[in-house]
Amino acid sequence: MSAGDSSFVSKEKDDVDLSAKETDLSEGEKKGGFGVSDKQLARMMEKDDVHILEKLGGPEGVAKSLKVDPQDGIPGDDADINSRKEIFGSNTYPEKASKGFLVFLWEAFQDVTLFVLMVCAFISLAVGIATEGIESGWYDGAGILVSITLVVMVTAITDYQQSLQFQSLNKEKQKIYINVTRGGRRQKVLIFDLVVGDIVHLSIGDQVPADGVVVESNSLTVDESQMTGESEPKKKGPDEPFLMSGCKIADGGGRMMIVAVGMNTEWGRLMSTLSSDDTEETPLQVRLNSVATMIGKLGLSVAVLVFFILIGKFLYKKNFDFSDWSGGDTLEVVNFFAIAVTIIVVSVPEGLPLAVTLTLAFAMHKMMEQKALVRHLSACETMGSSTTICSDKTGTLTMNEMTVVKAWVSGKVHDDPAGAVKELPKEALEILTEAMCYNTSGDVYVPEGESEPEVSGSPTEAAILKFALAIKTDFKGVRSSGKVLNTEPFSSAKKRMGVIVEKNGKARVHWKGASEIVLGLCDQVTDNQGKPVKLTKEKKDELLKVIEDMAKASLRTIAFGYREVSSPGGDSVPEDKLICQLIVGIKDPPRPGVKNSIKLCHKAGIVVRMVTGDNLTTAQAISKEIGILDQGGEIIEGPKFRELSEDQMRDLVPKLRVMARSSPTDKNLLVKHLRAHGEVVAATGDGTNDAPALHEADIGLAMGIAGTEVAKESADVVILDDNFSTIVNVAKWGRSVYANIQKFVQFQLTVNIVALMLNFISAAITGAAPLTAVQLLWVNLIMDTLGALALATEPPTDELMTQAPVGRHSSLITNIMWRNIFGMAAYQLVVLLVLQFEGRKLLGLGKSDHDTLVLQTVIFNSFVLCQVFNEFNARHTERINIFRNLIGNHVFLGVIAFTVLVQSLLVQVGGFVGQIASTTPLSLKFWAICVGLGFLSMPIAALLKCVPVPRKPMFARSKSARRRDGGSDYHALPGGEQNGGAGSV
Ligand SMILES: Nc1ncnc2c1ncn2[C@@H]1O[C@H](COP(=O)(O)OP(=O)(O)OP(=O)(O)O)[C@@H](O)[C@H]1O
Ligand SMILES: [Ca+2]
Repeated sequence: MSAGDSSFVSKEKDDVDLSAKETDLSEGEKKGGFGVSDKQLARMMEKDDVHILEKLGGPEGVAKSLKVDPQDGIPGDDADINSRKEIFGSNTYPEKASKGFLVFLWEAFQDVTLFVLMVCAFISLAVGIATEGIESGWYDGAGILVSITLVVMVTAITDYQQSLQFQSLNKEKQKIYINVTRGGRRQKVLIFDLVVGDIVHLSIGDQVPADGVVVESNSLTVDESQMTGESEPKKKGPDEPFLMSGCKIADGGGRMMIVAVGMNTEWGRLMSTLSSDDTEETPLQVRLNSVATMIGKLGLSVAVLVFFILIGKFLYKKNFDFSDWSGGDTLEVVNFFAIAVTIIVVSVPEGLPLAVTLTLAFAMHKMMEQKALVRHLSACETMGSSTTICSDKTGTLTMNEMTVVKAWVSGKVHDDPAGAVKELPKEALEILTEAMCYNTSGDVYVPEGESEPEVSGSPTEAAILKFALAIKTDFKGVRSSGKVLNTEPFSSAKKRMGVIVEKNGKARVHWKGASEIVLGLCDQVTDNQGKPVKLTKEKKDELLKVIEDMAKASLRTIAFGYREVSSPGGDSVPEDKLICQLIVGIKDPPRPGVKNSIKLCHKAGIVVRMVTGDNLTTAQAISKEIGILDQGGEIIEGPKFRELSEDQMRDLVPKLRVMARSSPTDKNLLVKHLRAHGEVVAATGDGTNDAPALHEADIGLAMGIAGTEVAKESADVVILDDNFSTIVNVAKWGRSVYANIQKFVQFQLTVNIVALMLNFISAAITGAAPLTAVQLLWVNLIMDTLGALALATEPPTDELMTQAPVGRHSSLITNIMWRNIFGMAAYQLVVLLVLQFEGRKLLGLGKSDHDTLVLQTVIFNSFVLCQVFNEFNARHTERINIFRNLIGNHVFLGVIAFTVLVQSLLVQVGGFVGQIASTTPLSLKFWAICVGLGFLSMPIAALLKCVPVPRKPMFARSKSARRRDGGSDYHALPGGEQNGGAGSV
């Protein structure tokens, strides 16, 4: 921004006497040589009081007291920074205490079913000891208690670990870099490293990083709604100089001087009183919760039924005679009740939400390593179902490393732009360097000694400034030779920027921007001597051809126009009758790997659409280079797109691949229309005015390097390296989240169905439950917590990116999964029921108590081993080879090993473990039978996978039905379901 007039820090008023306040200064402040105390500054900010600022000598007085040069900033050496931190504090807030493990333990305890079970356990304990004596009466009750403790512990531990992981991610979210000038050099500094006195550059979309005073304002407008609730943005300048941290720059730009950091700021004080609880449920979780409730209700009905059947049979056996009611009878009834409650515990699939958080957290963690910061949990799963990506070009698909490689000047196109421009006559060259040095939002820092000058600013700006340096421009020298009267900053909507410069009494206006737009403002052009001549029709066509040719070579073109102005008054920068002097072609090569990523997307059925501010020809050339147009498709310019009728839009949008010369509102419009077509849309953005599009999209992706704070806050995912390939990676992880949940649901439902049916059928027929409460609780642990752990942390395979996206409306449980579930449940049920009713005969067991116990142990053992083998089957819903990538999956193998180990202990140890688990050690033969029955589930699952099923979901609405009630009156209006994710379950 300009260094001249709009800055109101003048050097004349340096002689403010501050000695009157010396008494307020602490030892440190005096020692550090500062003339003002942090308390005075804090009071000034708190009262929002301009008078205090005046008393301190205005911004310039405060700058002097804080030893700040308003242009060059603080000295910025280590000693200086440290002393500032020591005296005025650092820009950090104390962390809120996080929940401890005990809290999680307590929360895990608060579960109605567990509570009821606990009551059962105590009754059972009391009655058991009363009737059977202390020696053998405690087993049943204690068994249930041990199981409950185990369930609570495991739940608490996993929850606790989750919370630790999210904490570290949250910390990452807060890493924001701020533009400051220290020692005359512009640089980026982490927000936590800001110190009092720092001169911070602000532009639209930035967040005010600490409290401060405006030292330069170019229509600086601030949105203070977060602090004051005032929704109207406020202009900041000499009359309204205070900026509060946490606010956003709504418009314009400028510089501020930090006067309070961290806990001394208004924001810091506010933060310390707030406690945040950011438990959010993702759409998938919400849907799964409703499935969970459904299954839970089913379980409840089965439980009630089983309880009454058991009681009924029991009373029938006693002939409804209560006269000889014994303690043993009470124990029996309590036992029935415990079984009923256990059935409920088993059927409540509390592992579902756990599996979702586990897999999402795992994915989030891994994605962070791969340069994608997930801000909202739901983003992963939504990204997995996305059908299209609307991507920016610059920086995402291209490297964002721009260089001027061609130039049209003095009537010709040159391949050595610097050489050609250097040849210009002196006066023409002077005008050109003036244009390049003043009409820029970038900056040049020339270090002492031999080292190369450093250029800052947007890549386009940097390319032009580097070009200016290549023609030996003395940036500082040119900049100090004149005065800026007015500026018009660059905007994506207008695609140009302008400035009025006064030098030696003469004022000139300079414009630079998208070349055909700037050319449209010109009526003259310089000839080969650098002299202005009329821009005839032929000349103009010739220039348009020049632009077209550069664009065909994938170059971004920028034109420079100027003219002299006589009366530079008023608010605007005149933009007509310009003289076109220079057109540069800027090269920005595609990112390596982008072409492959786009190919991958195409294979995965994701359509990539490019939205760019560049012109049609440049956009087309680049999109061909990277393969976006490989499958054909339309290309259109933003201004034309805006004007289309609804009908035309409907026809065009599905085919549209590239939009050129777009403004952020065009992107928003495109996203809306794509969503109206039922697409799940991912959209990228970096600018503040991309925020609406990021919100509108099912998943908004903000650029971590080029993006503004506003864009990042509106986004679901921040792509830290701005790279398109990272976006594709997010999609892959998103798919794996979805796939993992599906695997778990399949596993869980199978166990659930078998357990419920088995208990129900046997109770109805024999009046006894084949699995005891303790056994059921162990099964519950296997299928919920352990199952979630084993299946939710499977990393993505490349195979995921060869299938079509799941889209918005397909159901979570596919036909393929139903086939697997029902097939496997049928096998297991048959095995277990045959054992239950024909087991004695088949296994050659007698009627003795011991033989009954052996049979029950065999049933229990077979049941658990079936689940163990089926856990392998669940690793893939379609692929027959379920062992792929098995070795690398330590969590899965660990869970299996743990399950098998505990199960063998439960069966083999005997003694009181046997008592608790109602088991007896089995012979080798019986073990072989159990393992064999379990193992058989593997070939059976493989066979099942060969049974063809219709791909279209049985339970989801058909596409035509959807179109009938939603699609016919096509609107691209807001209000559609947000984050639609993946439709009904
Ligand atoms: N700093 C600048 N000064 C003048 N003109 C510029 C500047 N930056 C870009 N332009 C012009 O504006 C056009 C694109 O601007 P815009 O900001 O809309 O796109 P972008 O965001 O940079 O690119 P993309 O949309 O591809 O990511 C460019 O083609 C260029 O001609
Ligand atoms: Ca359960």
